[in-house]
Amino acid sequence: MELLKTLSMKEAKVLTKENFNNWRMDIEYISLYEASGRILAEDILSPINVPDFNRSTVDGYAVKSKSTIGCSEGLPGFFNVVGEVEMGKSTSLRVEDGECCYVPTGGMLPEGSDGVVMVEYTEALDDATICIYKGVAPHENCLLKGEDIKEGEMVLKKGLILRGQDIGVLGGMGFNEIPVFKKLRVGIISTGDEIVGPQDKMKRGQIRDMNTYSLAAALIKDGCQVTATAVVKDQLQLLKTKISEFLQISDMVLVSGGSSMGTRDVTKDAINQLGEPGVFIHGIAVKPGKPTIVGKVHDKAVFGLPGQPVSALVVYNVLVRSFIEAIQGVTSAKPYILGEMTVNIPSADGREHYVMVNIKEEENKKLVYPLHGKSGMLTMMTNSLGYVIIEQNQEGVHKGQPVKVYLF
Ligand SMILES: Nc1nc2c(c(=O)[nH]1)N[C@H]1C(S)=C(S)[C@@H](COP(=O)(O)OP(=O)(O)OC[C@H]3O[C@@H](n4cnc5c(N)ncnc54)[C@H](O)[C@@H]3O)O[C@H]1N2
Ligand code: MOO
Repeated sequence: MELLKTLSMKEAKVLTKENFNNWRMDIEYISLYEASGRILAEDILSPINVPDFNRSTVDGYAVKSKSTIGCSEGLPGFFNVVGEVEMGKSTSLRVEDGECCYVPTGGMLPEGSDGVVMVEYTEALDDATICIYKGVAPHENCLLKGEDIKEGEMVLKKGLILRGQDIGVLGGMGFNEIPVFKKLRVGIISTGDEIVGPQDKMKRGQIRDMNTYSLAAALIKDGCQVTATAVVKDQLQLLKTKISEFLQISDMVLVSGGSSMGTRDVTKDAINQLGEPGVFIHGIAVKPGKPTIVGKVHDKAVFGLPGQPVSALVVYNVLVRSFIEAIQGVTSAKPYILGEMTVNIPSADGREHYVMVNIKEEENKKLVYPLHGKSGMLTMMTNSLGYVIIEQNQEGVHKGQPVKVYLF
């Protein structure tokens, strides 16, 4: 009797990473407009202070804050207006005690001033005099030189998946082009005599391909480039030829189906026969996804994902994505929501369980509802927001227990 030797998911992640320790990512320079979702390839230090000069954050009068102490509606202070700062221009104006200078929001503070009184708290008496009804504290209504970013400061770290705010900050520091990792090139093969594409006429006994599409979408979302896709029959030679062809143009190949122990499950043999060191994982103690295969052909990665559509995508989410992130040193945190499980979920077979769930907000609580179904039913995932992990050594989750929901 041949049984799969299963590793824990944690062990599988470590072993996969170890097998590709010398993986080198290529770098390219791209414009900020192309940077959303790309992974930063170098630490970014700021070449300048942001802002580069003291600025007002309101429309008002720049003053020496100490000269406004005690100003109130009952006892306003009288100030001479020495001039007006123009937006986007440097100023040579200077403010002394009892003097003020008009500054627009974002304008440069004149020498000597350290606070700005909002126009609402002032009244013009004539062209050269205002009264102030409310004093300001030092640095009130100002953004000081370098207060956002100091020159030389490390602002963004290598491995960050760039979001709008990160790209805006890069623009603010004067970057035009930035270094990111070149997109990983991934080929996708769906195996199975029964699999047909959307363009094919379906005969009885055949089923339509789901995995090619779900995996391609997941890869693209994770910043990879899908180099090629194919549906291949369950024949060793055909599969070997296709994997080998895809490896020529890819860094990695995902094969779905044929991962189990049936007579037509040829993925493991195909990988082993293509080159050293071949398959180094077959079987992970997870549900779904137990028959997962991970191999190395020369320096490239080949994953054999279980054919069941839920299993294939769950293993992608948990293992393949973690590998893709590990080789790129991704530092961005994974989003999850803390909620409360609404039912007991037993789990005692020594496997890590991934349970698809939904969240409903009731009485200020985030209630977590599991979805039940078989791993051949992909709508279980379309109807869920994310998944909960029940660890291998956990005997399940109790009703009322707080759980982390990892979002799709
Ligand atoms: N004797 C055993 N049988 C099975 C075991 C086992 O341990 N011992 N494990 C079961 C588990 S768990 C899974 S998961 C599947 C994995 O099987 P394979 O990776 O060999 O996948 P296939 O047999 O090729 O396909 C399984 C199922 O999924 C459908 N499929 C495959 N590809 C696609 C696709 N691209 N789009 C949509 N659906 C697809 C396929 O038609 C099958 O119904 O093995 C169990 N068996
Ligand atoms: O573990 Mo298989 O991957 O159910 O469905």
